[in-house]
Amino acid sequence: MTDKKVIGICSDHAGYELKLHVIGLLHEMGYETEDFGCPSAERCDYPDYAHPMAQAIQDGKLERGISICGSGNGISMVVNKYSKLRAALCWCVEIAKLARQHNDANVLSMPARFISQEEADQIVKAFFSTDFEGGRHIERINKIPIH
Ligand SMILES: O=C(CO)[C@H](O)[C@H](O)[C@H](O)COP(=O)(O)O
Repeated sequence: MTDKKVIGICSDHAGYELKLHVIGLLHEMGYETEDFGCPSAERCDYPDYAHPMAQAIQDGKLERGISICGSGNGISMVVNKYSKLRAALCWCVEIAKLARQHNDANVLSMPARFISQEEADQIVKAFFSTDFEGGRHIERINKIPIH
């Protein structure tokens, strides 16, 4: 059973500080968080933390997540290995809205080394307040997984 109010979150060392900031924002927004690591800013490997978060979403234990690394790419690559997950790399509000409206993204990925905390705040708020448009986009996202 999923709890829509609990957001999974993971990062590597490059995303660690932004992750802590985003956790604070999510709590202010009324969400609970499950932090899958990393546990400090010590250099680490993003797959070690992205896989457990992605598996929890794949298994239906959580509905949505956030993944953060330096560029946002490596950690997105891990998450997008899971058939039920659609991670979108978002660096501005418009892309975050489109990731929800057109792609029904269930994981927000952010590039910690390329956006400010203020930009991340706006991206997170946009992502979690924008609905999927459905319609023509449903068939497209259903064609994404390899069966
Ligand atoms: O995987 C990445 C690139 O897609 C992430 O940006 C990592 O955070 C980055 O590679 C970490 O780099 P570092 O030199 O080991 O700090």
